[in-house]
Amino acid sequence: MRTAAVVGTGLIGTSAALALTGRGITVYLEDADPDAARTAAALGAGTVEEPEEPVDLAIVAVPPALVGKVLADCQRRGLARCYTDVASVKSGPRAEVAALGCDTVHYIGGHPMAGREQSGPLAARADLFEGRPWVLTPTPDTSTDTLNAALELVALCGAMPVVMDAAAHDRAVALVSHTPQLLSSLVAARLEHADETSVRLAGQGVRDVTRIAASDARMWLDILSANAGVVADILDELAADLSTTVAALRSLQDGDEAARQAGVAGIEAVMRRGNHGQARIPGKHGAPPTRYETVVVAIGDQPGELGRLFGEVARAGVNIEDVAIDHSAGQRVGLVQLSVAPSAVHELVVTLRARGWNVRD
Ligand SMILES: NC(=O)c1ccc[n+]([C@@H]2O[C@H](COP(=O)([O-])OP(=O)(O)OC[C@H]3O[C@@H](n4cnc5c(N)ncnc54)[C@H](O)[C@@H]3O)[C@@H](O)[C@H]2O)c1
Ligand SMILES: O=C(O)C(=O)C[C@]1(C(=O)O)C=C[C@@H](O)C=C1
Repeated sequence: MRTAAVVGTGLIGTSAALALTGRGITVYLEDADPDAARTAAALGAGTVEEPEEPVDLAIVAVPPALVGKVLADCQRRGLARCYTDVASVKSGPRAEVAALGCDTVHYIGGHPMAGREQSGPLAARADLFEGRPWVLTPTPDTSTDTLNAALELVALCGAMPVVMDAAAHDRAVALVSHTPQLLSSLVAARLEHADETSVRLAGQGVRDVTRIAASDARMWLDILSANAGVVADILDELAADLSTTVAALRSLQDGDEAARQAGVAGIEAVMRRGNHGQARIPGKHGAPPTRYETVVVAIGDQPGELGRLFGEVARAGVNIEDVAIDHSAGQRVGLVQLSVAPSAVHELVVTLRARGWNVRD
């Protein structure tokens, strides 16, 4: 691939464009909002000029309900030789594409399983898709050239291709993406009117569970509208689990020992099932789930501290698998939580302390 176009330069479009320009591809950017395209260009994601000839691949990165309409328009203009999209649901856009009479030989559905709770080009990251699954949903119509162009896009973005049928994709993401989004929103919604004293105590647990509750409501309405039945079925099952859990909690308070033991068994079962489910989530690059340990470092709230800490960790030869930063209420320090391989913890703690860092026990 030498040239690509990104239509819709929000979070996902700009992240893909940054990854492609980083690999030497010439990327043409367009968006219904010219400011979004100009911002993406200013970030180094490509150019807002129009291509003089059809590009090798156009990536349609607009909300799911607009994929068909935007694809039809791009194909009418002859923007590219092959086309893909990145929408979070696949059956709805596919039906729309067919209904609008689009060229389905040179179009393949796609969905990178990576994102953020923020929208727009300023939230984009070139490495957003690194090591993540990227679903492609070819049909019998799809040409080999189109499938290959999409596979090249996935590889250039550092992601792992997963070829699936659109309906199977939608059932899978109902479980691993759409239901978690709603549950995160529901847990966060409990905080809406909670008293300030309770909310101020928020630690990492509630932050982990509610991060995606900050996601864009309109985009999610679009996604959930296209997968409502399957998600509702999963929530029905969850509602039954919740009823059982509530009953177990009530039993824990029962004066009768047999009832209390039933409550204990019920809660243990919930926790055990959760442990088993969580342990099945793959690590980066589809590797078996990896357990990381957290090293907590207190840093001063001043420019450059984080960069300095990351530099030290890199010099110690340790890979940071994940990072979270917590600001202690009313203090001018931040607590940086570095997730690292268990085998690296001891050496890292010793090295950082020796270099004057405040590593928490
Ligand atoms: N946000 C995520 O975590 C995530 C992850 C994977 C896939 N997706 C999918 O990626 C797509 C884009 O999501 P996003 O998070 O980047 O949203 P976003 O809001 O950041 O960006 C969408 C962009 O599309 C533009 N747009 C809207 N209508 C357009 C049109 N007719 N022509 C050209 N541009 C138009 C908007 O102006 C906006 O800049 C969606 O289909 C979404 O389902 C999102
Ligand atoms: O990490 C996030 O912020 C996401 O919401 C990403 C996430 C998900 O994993 O559910 C959300 C929707 C997309 O379709 C794909 C990825």
